[in-house]
Amino acid sequence: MSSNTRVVLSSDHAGIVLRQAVADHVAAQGWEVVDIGPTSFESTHYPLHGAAAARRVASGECRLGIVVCGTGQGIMMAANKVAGVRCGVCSDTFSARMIREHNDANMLSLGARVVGEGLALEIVDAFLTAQFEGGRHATRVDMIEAPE
Ligand SMILES: O=C[C@H](O)[C@H](O)[C@H](O)COP(=O)(O)O
Repeated sequence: MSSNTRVVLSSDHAGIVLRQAVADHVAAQGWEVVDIGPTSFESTHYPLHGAAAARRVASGECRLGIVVCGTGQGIMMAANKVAGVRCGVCSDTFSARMIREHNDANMLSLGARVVGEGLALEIVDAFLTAQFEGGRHATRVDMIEAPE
């Protein structure tokens, strides 16, 4: 594993409770959690929080990121607007493993209104423990980063 063990976490209002459970879970596994909020349950705008987390990953400050909104979709779209970020929404553990092994994803997005906490934490585990396989997948990831 890289010496950078920081994982940035963020969410909108819909994702706060699940984000806090993810934070405890990830910290218990030895990752350094950088939780950038929000902490208030007041309605907020997921693009702000997706982009803020994505910038921490793109800059190299954090190795990986996990973001949460109601469906996981909007905050994923916002994160993917930041150059160098590859974020996938996952509702199953197979996809969570594959987005790292094949797509070299550096961010995971979860839908707090889609998956329960137990499944979400298993998805997080699958994402954090998988490794990029490189080879033919590296060629394809390069194509994502530098499209024709
Ligand atoms: O993709 C967007 C997310 O699911 C948001 O969490 C959701 O749109 C927020 O909805 P509301 O403002 O009704 O809580």
